[in-house]
Amino acid sequence: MTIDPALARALSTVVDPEIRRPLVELDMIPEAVLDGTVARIRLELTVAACPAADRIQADVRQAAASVPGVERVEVEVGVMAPAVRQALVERLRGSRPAQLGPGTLTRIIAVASGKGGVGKSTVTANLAVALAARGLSVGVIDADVHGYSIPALLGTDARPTRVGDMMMPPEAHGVRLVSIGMFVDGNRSVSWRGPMLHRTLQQFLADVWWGDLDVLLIDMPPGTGDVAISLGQLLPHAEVLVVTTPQRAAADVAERAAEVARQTGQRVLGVVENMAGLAQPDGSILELFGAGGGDEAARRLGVPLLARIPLSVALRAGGDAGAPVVAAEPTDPAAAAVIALAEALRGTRPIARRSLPLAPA
Ligand SMILES: Nc1ncnc2c1ncn2[C@@H]1O[C@H](COP(=O)(O)OP(=O)(O)OP(=O)(O)O)[C@@H](O)[C@H]1O
Repeated sequence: MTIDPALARALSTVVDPEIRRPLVELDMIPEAVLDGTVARIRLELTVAACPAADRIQADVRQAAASVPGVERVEVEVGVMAPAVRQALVERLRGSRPAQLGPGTLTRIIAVASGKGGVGKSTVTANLAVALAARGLSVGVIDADVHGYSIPALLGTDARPTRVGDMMMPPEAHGVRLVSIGMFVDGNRSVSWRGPMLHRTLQQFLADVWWGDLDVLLIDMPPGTGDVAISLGQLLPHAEVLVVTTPQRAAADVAERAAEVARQTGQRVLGVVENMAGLAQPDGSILELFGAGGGDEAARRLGVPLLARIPLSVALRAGGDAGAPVVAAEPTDPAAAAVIALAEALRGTRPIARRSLPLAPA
């Protein structure tokens, strides 16, 4: 491995967009030499079909060209030898337990609801984008087996890139995501049973390279089924946000979902009331789903009502279009409520990002 010191300094700023580490640290640049005014660089991609290949190569060229005296940059692109890739995967794996295990600095928040259709996925997607827009590093696991909608809500159909036996999650609106929907063909519903779901969740936590996450949001299936129990076992240190509508009956079932989380040791952070009253042009409020469900659930659970998100055409349309309203139309009252929730969550616990050590193998 020969690397010219001036080129090494310049190339140290080039980061793999999926792994988010400098290429030199990942052994992706085994050679970078100066031959008069020509910089000759060997770039080794982790996998042949790397979707970020063009971007990486362009960044390498730009960095090398910035070195004084360099007039031409020649980049030879290849693919890592299997042994080098395996060593990299091992190093990434080695730094992973610190990321999501009990001592983690990543805040893990499961978004749960008692019943379906209350807007849990819409809230999760928008909250993730709002947190990312505030400078946090955010990941989302879509664990909603029957209603996996996070990729569509974030406007992406990209799939994870496989590097060895690890998966690099795609990113949309600044949020890294994996979804059960990325692993089934077409628009089929998933009829997996408990053990299969448990293994899939385990894989999402263990085999996905999340990098340094500040927050990991998990979109749970509605109710108190297998996924809730598995997640409780896998992540007893997760916190839970309960989404409900203003309907009193919805508050009852929401309370049950929260109790299941508590039985596994998870902490219920608070309640989010979604689909609250819609302001009418004449100033009156249309309470399509009644009122008071959020307050009632929060009171019974002894936790705060963290947000009241009104019914909103813009929120619904943004979801349908894959353009989250918090980014597309942040002044919409529903968007403003989600943004305020993001701010409130940021305030409830300091979020410190720790750089995971990537010691040479
Ligand atoms: N505040 C809101 N105003 C208007 N429409 C909303 C609001 N919140 C969610 N919706 C719409 O309600 C429908 C259900 O939302 P969503 O899919 O997010 O619910 P869910 O609780 O995740 O459902 P499930 O868990 O059954 O998949 C969607 O069409 C969504 O656009």
